[in-house]
Amino acid sequence: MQIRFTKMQGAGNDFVVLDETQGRLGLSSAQYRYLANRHFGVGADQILTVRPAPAEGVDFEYVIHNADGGEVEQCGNGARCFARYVHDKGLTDKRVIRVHTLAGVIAPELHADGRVTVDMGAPQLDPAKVPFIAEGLQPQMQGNAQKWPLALDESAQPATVWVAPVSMGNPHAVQVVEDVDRAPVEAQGPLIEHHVRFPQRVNAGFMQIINRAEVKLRVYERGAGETLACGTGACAAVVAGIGWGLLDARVDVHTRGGLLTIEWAGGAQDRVRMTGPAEFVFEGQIDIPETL
Ligand SMILES: N[C@H](CCC[C@H](N)C(=O)O)C(=O)O
Repeated sequence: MQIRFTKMQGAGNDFVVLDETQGRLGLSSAQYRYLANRHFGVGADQILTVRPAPAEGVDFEYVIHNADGGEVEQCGNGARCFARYVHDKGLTDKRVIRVHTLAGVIAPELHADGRVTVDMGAPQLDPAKVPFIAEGLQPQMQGNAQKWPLALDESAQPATVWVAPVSMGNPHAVQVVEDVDRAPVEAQGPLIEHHVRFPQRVNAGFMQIINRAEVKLRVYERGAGETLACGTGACAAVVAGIGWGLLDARVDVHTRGGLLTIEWAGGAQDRVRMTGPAEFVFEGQIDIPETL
């Protein structure tokens, strides 16, 4: 099956964008995985699909698949690229675009300087709704928020890490580390992603506090491994840091792929705003095997 695609990236988190506004491609999970494969396919952290609005009040539907082929609820860096794509490809002339996702409606706004701000909605802080299974655990309070002990017994160095479970529509487990460049991301990332207490698996964030308005962040993503940046991960990390009393309401998040700026007023109903880059890389077409 011959398909056309657009390669994009937001702070180094890279995407294959598919346009299904004229009809469905009907790809299987295995075919999404093939597209994302960096040796046999195009290569990407996620596959983003543009579909027509499924209902009144929104402009498009935004569908996200991880590199492992699984469909997920939300992708922040992808939302900025989605908005850049639909505007620059002439699918809309709006600069504030209402987009339906499995996690609800988000509203990316395209700025004249090329950056994009996305209203990512309010965080979900109830552990059970992340979802995180907290039974039998004793959390510690820090600031106005909790942190939960997560035993990583299968690790070569068994450890207990203290995490904030936060959902931005997709699940995150955020911990504070002294130095992100020395954090055990490769060792702990998979153990946290697949931890039994996260029944939907989870994105594992490792945050270093620089000051109350700056952090460094690495994220081992569910279904993709470590990426150069994770937009929802940056939102979740800042929400956790503000709850723990470590951060102010506007934070620059330094990721390995670039800078994201996150704003959150701190109330459970307050919406999180994320600002960052969205770039085209190349256009192409690829022949995907019908059966994989
Ligand atoms: N791996 C994530 C989806 C992509 C999120 C990330 N790329 C972002 O920018 O938010 C998950 O399984 O929930």
